[in-house]
Amino acid sequence: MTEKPIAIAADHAGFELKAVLSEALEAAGHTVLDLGTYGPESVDYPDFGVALAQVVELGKVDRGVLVCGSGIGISIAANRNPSVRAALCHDETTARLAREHNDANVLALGARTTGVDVAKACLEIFLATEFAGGERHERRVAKLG
Ligand SMILES: O=C(CO)[C@H](O)[C@H](O)[C@H](O)COP(=O)(O)O
Repeated sequence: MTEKPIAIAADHAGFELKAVLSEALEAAGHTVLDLGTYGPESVDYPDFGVALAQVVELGKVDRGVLVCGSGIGISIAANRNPSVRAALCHDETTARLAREHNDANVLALGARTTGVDVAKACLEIFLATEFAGGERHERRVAKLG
């Protein structure tokens, strides 16, 4: 478990799932850095993906969670920051592989595509899984920049 807070951010489509995941994180003993959005009003997902990427870049957090309707737009936004490796995951296998093979530091989820229980399971395994390391994975992750 990381000592630093875990950052979380969402657009309006991910707002409700963000609340559920924040609660789950706190129940598991994590401190949550909630970067919004804080209500259901329509907002623009890039603003929140970029905000989360900035706290990763600054070293305020080691792990982040992003939620929008599909998880696509907000992960694209975050991944424009070279400090971020955001992985859009749909199940426990992709969440585990995102850590083991890609050393992803941000989990992206789609609130309109992924059920609450699966999203919670993805989050749990994402946080519990270490990067597998090894020459091939390290070489490939290094090539990501
Ligand atoms: O970025 C997305 C799609 O790739 C997200 O799903 C957004 O949440 C979605 O586009 C928001 O759509 P809305 O019609 O404005 O609610």
